[in-house]
Amino acid sequence: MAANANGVPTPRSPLARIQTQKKQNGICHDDSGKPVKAQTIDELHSLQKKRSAPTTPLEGAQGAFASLSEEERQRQQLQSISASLASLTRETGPKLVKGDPAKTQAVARVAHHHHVEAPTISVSDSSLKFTHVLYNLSPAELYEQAIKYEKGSFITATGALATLSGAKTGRSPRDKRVVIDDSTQDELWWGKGSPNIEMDEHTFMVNRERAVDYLNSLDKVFVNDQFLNWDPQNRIKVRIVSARAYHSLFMHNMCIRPTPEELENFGTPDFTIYNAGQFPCNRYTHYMTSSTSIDLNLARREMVILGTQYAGEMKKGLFSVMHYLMPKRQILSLHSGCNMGKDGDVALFFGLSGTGKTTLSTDHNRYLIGDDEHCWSDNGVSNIEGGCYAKCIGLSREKEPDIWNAIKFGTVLENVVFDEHSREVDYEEKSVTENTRAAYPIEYIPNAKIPCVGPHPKNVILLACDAFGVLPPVSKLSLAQTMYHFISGYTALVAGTEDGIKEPTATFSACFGAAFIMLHPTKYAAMLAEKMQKHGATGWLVNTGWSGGSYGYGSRIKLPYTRKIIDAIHSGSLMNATYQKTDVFGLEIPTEIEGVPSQILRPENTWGDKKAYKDTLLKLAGLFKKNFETFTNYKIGKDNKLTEDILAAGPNF
Ligand SMILES: Nc1ncnc2c1ncn2[C@@H]1O[C@H](COP(=O)(O)OP(=O)(O)O)[C@@H](O)[C@H]1O
Ligand SMILES: C=C(OP(=O)(O)O)C(=O)O
Ligand SMILES: [Ca+2]
Ligand SMILES: [Mn+2]
Repeated sequence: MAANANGVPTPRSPLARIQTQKKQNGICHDDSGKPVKAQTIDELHSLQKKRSAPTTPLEGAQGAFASLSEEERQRQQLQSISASLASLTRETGPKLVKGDPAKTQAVARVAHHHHVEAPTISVSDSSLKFTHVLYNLSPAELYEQAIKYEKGSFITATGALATLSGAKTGRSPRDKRVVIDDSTQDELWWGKGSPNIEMDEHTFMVNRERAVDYLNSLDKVFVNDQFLNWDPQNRIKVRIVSARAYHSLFMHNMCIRPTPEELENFGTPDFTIYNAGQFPCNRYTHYMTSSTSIDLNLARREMVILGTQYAGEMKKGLFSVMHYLMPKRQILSLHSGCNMGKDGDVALFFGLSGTGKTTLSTDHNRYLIGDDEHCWSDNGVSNIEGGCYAKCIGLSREKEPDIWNAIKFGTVLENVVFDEHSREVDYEEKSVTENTRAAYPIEYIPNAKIPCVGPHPKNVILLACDAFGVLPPVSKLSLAQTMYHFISGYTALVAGTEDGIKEPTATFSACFGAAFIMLHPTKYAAMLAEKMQKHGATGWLVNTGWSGGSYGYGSRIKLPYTRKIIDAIHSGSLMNATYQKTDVFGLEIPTEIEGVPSQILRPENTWGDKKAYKDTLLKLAGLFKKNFETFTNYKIGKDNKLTEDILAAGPNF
């Protein structure tokens, strides 16, 4: 202890205060900026976020809700969601609160739900609890929800949200059911080959109640109010109620995003999805053959999802709805990609999963209209969606730069594997599934055409990934051949990822989308023929599959070659090429294309074993013939001539 001159210990005096105010030239700088306005930490944090649309009203907004107070508008919106979530047998609708339950302390806005005079037996505990609604959250908010509450959600090195879709990593077409009633019985395509497996109205209601009860049992649900179809005259309002931020972000990306003003005027949706994917269906329920059920009720304009979290089920479910609604308006719905050249020439890319719709429609030299779902009306083409859903397996920056660069903040990356530390994605890795996917808003592609509409198509490209290796890389089709191949909807993929698979399997899927069409295939085919004829479109068959032998012997046609072929179609140079006709399929093949080795244009040139080639060709032709048998009794279009021509346009041997 210090002592004074007299040796008496003195208590330690406090150190002199350091002066920070006066000193101008000292080494110790103080922050000379204005102090923060906040008095407390909480207040400081509250300054971080300023209130924004869509939860605040637009100043001076016009339209139906413009005269409403913000309070009233919010009340109506909650009431609409409450009606969506209402149990049909008990209370009229759950008590809804807007916002994250983790954040809302005081109950801010509660839906005023009118209890109808009902016997007490209809009252349940669920009517006493609150369900928080996370309404049209932004990608940033959805990231936070996913990362906090959903296991398996991570931010990758490029900022995408990596998620796991659970046990199901692809669609479940055998579990898709459609309600059969007096009108759908006659209107829809039922029976052999049809994707529409029937269920009755009552069973639908059982599953609907199951999904709604599940959703209402949660603390919070996500609600997306969005649009389908960029054609303003044929736009559909959709509402998606889901339990996961992953699903909400997926649909945010895949459907058309409303502006804040459009959202204020949204009103009642035209179609609603209840996605209770985490919760299974009850297998004691009539019609249920597994714990997964995807149920479509056209009369009620509703879809219920139980027992699968694969997000593609929602987008393709809505596509089915469009395949029902659009033809009623003389509009053709198309399972195709679509892009447009600088001169306004539009091309459609039809094809089954994995044949190249997304890859080939995403072309740095052309405007992207969409990668998967379109409409062709009297005004031209329009994309149904607001985003793309690209396969990621084997993705490379150099071969597919635009898709690569789209995998950034906001993009949902499903079922990919990444380095636990660097979070770099390994796009070769198939350990979760081969069907790894990226879902991103279409404007993430630099040359997207917004709004996603275009004039009538000039070229209709049918993509087939022929793992038999006998179809030419490209052939020019007559109208009858185009219809024959459109109705056939052929592709052959290798059966799986395991080695030892020698035989590719042929798949025939009418209109290149049998899983989604609702009417008989000839209805769509007749519309396509009529539109192609009227607008002078040319059909092409492009094999993006094997060359030089079947799977196991040959190899997949190099993507740069397929791109050169597609370039020659777009530029018009292939129209003027010299053609040779093949036997059996009677396909017209060009002898030369710039940038493509000529010998690969004729498949038989690339096969070492000519007999094996011929045998394989005849085998495939036989499969085509057998598949087409079911269509031979149908008339396509107005005159018999086209029907006869189509039948004659198949393989002859
Ligand atoms: N010659 C080729 N043409 C098109 N795609 C090819 C070719 N060779 C390999 N591929 C790969 O095949 C896949 C095609 O998938 P994708 O474009 O997503 O199909 P779709 O959109 O029709 O389901 C992509 O992973 C692409 O990289
Ligand atoms: C999302 C899908 O589409 P595609 O594979 O055609 O891109 C699908 O079929 O589930
Ligand atoms: Ca598709
Ligand atoms: Mn695709």
